[in-house]
Amino acid sequence: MVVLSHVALDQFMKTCKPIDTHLFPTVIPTIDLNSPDVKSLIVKACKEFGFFKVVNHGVPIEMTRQLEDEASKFFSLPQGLKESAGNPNPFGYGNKKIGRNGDVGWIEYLLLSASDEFISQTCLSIYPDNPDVFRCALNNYISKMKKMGVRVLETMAEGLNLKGEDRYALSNLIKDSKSDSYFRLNHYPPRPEAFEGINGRNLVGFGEHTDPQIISVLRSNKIGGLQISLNDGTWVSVPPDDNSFFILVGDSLQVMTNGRFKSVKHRVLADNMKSRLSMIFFAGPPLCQKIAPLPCIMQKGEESLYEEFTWCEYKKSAYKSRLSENRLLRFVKRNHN
Ligand SMILES: C=C1C[C@]23C[C@@]1(O)CC[C@H]2[C@@]12CC[C@H](O)[C@@](C)(C(=O)O1)[C@H]2[C@@H]3C(=O)O
Ligand SMILES: O=C(O)CCC(=O)C(=O)O
Ligand SMILES: [Fe+2]
Repeated sequence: MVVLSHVALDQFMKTCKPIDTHLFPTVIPTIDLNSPDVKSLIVKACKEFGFFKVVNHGVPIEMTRQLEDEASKFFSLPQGLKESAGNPNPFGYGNKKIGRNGDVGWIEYLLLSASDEFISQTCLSIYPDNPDVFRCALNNYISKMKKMGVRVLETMAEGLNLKGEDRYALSNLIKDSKSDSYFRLNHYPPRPEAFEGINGRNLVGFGEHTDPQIISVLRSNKIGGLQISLNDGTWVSVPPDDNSFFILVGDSLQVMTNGRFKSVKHRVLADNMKSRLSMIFFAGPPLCQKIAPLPCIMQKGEESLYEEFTWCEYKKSAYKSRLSENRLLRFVKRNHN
């Protein structure tokens, strides 16, 4: 449970700008992975929203529920035990502080590298006597997320008309044994009573940002709060659906498609009654991977909109930034600025 001190509440009152809650109903693209039009629908959704919901995904609900139960158990542990996962640097257990540069949110989380060894180590630190239940739940779920990420990226590549080996240009990056993927469990406690009645203010769980990786695969319990920003800047609430997954285009995919796909700006507001629990797989490339437009999608004479950089360079720069910054801006070629 996150304890709210007067100082913390004060800080939130200062940082929480009034947020327009008058959101327009927008239909979030829903993609049936078995639909015959899946390729073109995914490409359309990535161009228009950088975001879509996936149904008919084949991930067994029991596996998801099992991890959700373990995640709830973890967040109900006494504070000291949760902290045995280590300070988030970037991996570990974090409470209200997001990243290293002063961002805060009404959230507690466990951020992990998605590698087996890292997960084993962390589970052992949290549950020295019985690490296996949490470890297995995490590993089973993450391997499904990776599989779904691969399927979605291959479908996207086909939708972009990539042929032969080029169809695997995106998915190979996350299949690589050196893929730098992350996994995150987020717990947003309900908005405390003391916060209610403050005119027009919402309590920000996770402030607006784009994800730096290739794609993120997100799933939450039945509690809403996630919002995405449309190209015209309007914010749209995403109705929660605990049977589905949401795919978010990350900054790296924006670059690899030379701006055809847009990384989606999103945020989470705390619910006033119930806890939101979300689980997110961030599919990232190997550290040494060059992040540049895929040569096979470029039209004749088309130039890259971005300077060349590696994932390692991008991550270093991203982790020095505040959450809401446009992290790609410093990599945009000057004549395109
Ligand atoms: C403020 C920050 C938190 C973050 C690293 C950063 O400096 C900017 C990007 C943030 C983000 C957003 C998506 C993921 O949740 C995350 C793990 C990531 O890779 O980039 C977080 C980082 C974090 O929480 O450490
Ligand atoms: O909790 C959510 O639904 C989204 C969280 C998020 O955007 C993130 O962890 O990067
Ligand atoms: Fe995010």
